[in-house]
Amino acid sequence: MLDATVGTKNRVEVRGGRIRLTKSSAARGGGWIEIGTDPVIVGRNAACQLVLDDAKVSAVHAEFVATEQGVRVRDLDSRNGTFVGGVRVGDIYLLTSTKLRLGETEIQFEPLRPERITVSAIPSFGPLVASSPGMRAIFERLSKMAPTDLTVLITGETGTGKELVAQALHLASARSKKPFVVVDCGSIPPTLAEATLFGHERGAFTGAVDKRLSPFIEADGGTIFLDELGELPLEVQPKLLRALAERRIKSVGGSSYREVDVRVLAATRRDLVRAVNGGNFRSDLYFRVAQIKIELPALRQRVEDIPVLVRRMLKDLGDESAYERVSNMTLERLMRHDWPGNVRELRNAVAVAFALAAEGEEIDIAAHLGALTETPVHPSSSPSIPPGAGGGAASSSFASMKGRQFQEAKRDVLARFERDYFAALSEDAKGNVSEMARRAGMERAHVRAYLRRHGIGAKQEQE
Ligand SMILES: Nc1ncnc2c1ncn2[C@@H]1O[C@H](COP(=O)(O)OP(=O)(O)OP(=O)(O)O)[C@@H](O)[C@H]1O
Repeated sequence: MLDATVGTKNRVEVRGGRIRLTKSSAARGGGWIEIGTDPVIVGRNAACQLVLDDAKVSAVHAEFVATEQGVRVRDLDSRNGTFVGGVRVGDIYLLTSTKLRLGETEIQFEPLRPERITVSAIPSFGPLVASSPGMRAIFERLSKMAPTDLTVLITGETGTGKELVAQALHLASARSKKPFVVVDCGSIPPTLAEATLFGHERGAFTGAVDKRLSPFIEADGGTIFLDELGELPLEVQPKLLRALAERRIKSVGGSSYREVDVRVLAATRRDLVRAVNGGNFRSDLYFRVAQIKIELPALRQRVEDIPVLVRRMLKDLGDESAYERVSNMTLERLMRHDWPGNVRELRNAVAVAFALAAEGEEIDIAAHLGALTETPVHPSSSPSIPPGAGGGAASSSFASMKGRQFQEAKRDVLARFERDYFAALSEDAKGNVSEMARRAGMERAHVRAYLRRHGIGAKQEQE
């Protein structure tokens, strides 16, 4: 079985290196800086690991990190670019001695002998499972940082498991008995950002009929998870920075500060460090939050995780032995898929295939790929079907299915059903995502993903 790969490789080879300013630039100081698996950022900002005093260099200019392929250098959308031998580069891997130019500064790169990093022999961390060396190296890092109070920024495409990583970190920490509170920064309207983060007193502003507690207070002693941090309105970013630095908050309309003891975890799908140069995210807040960075690879970059993930998902559905009904051919097809919705897409496909498979029959997960990751069908561009029509909407569209391939037609019906279901749900729950999640019996992250996919607006969460 393909599952046999699990647990066999406990070491990954990472190719690192070191950088320093060349002789002509060295007047501005600095010795060698080692490049390991924690990213090294070079730029003018004082919080960068290599600070360049060069007016032609951007605040955060380029990032260096050791990977299995060599040292990855990424230009962070700098104004004047990163050059190697006169060629402007965006994202490259260095394996040999190289001179780079950033602004008017020259940097020398030297590779180091490949370093072997031992990765967790256990292919799981709390609720997370994986067998790829990359993910298991992440589990190793997670287990080291779980007991600390360090702020962690988790990045990755949608559905890669950012929220699950945050939960796992909380559960493995000494704070696990205290609350884990999620704040969805993506659904905070700019005018209510401060009140949503720090709470408000009764009557603090029009519409503030009741006092509202800050999620920082709700999470006291535990962990606060700032989801979609990249969407946080710019105006409230300095206030969040202050709260994180001083560990105290003041509610809107309140007269005094209150100390809070929370660990902060954050996630974003956006390339936040790049957003800094674009002026959409404050550099000081970025460096404050990204004390540790965990970058979750897309599922297509770690397809060897698919068998263990499928097994775990069937176990979660209450029948781990059903894994025997998943053929090697199905697993191979899953491994060739592109996974735009990542692990969430896999979970949906497994759930649908498991529900539809007859007793004892093969569970054909590959037949349900893409069904729940359709390109958004915006209400304005689709036939006018009243929200809430649900199955009726699907059946009324059968006429247009004639002569089309079954899988393609089924995807369309499902996409319409999803859109109508969530439009009606949103209307009933007045756009409140938590309420929608309760009614639909789903996780909030899933509800949000469906709303985004179908272009249905959600209101700020009233928790
Ligand atoms: N390594 C894993 N092992 C088991 N389940 C996983 C793993 N990674 C993700 N999942 C599952 O995949 C789904 C999506 O995960 P999650 O909501 O954490 O993703 P996300 O990156 O926060 O997504 P988004 O950016 O859209 O909010 C969840 O059902 C989660 O339980």
